[in-house]
Amino acid sequence: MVTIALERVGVALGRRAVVRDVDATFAPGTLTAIVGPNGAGKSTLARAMLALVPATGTVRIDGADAATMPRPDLARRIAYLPQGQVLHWPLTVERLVGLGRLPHLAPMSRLTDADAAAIERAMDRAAVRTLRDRIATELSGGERARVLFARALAVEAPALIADEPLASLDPGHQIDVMTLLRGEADAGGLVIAVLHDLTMAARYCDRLMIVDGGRIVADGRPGEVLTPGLLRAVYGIDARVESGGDWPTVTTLGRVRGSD
Ligand SMILES: Nc1ncnc2c1ncn2[C@@H]1O[C@H](COP(=O)(O)OP(=O)(O)OP(=O)(O)O)[C@@H](O)[C@H]1O
Repeated sequence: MVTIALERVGVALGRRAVVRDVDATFAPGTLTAIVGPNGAGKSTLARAMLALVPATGTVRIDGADAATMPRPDLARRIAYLPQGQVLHWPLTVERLVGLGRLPHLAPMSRLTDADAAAIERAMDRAAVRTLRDRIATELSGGERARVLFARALAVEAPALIADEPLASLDPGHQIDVMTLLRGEADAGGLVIAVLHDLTMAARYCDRLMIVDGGRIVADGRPGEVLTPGLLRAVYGIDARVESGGDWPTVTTLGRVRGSD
């Protein structure tokens, strides 16, 4: 199990403050959606948690400062699915998923039977076993997304940060991925997903963190956070939020005049 705590975290890229003054704690056994408009700073916030961008303030992973943690230690604790990754090498799916085991390997050592078992589990869970011998660069966008998801699962880390894991996926595979993320959290994992689909976020996540202009502007249970007023302020949309069912559903009605 792992806990991530952010203390006054800020990130500047170029001259722009992209993440500002973020305080937040993420506990084991929770699935948090980070949502917000394009350019709000969601991916940058995720990257700051992984010490992949220079940040002010402190990110603590189980109390230790992420900035000074050896990279393999951090990579074993938090698996990361980056947004929109481009594949350059014509590796088979099985080998690509196997790269998820790198944080566990000593330099120049080979995969063990335990690594091979973890790779099989990950391919199974991301439903890519049938693609195992295919060349990853020759896959469709959705197939590739599932393979990259499998690579992140192969780490078998106690925490997972997934940046837009539903991008390119058809509705069935979107449900599969969200069910899997929910399952990881229910099994004690700390799971954070950057999402754009508010209804999917509300359906599966315990917590919705809304980021706008680099700040957290709302944070709580989906039913508390998702209000037409907030959606208007943050996204510039008119939306209907229905909360009579098992989870809140959001229907976008239109653009608020004057928003971009
Ligand atoms: N290397 C960079 N240099 C300067 N600005 C950058 C850099 N990378 C990102 N930005 C800017 O930082 C802001 C936040 O980007 P980020 O990718 O975190 O947003 P996001 O909320 O994940 O957006 P999206 O929903 O579009 O993926 C954007 O305005 C982006 O243009």
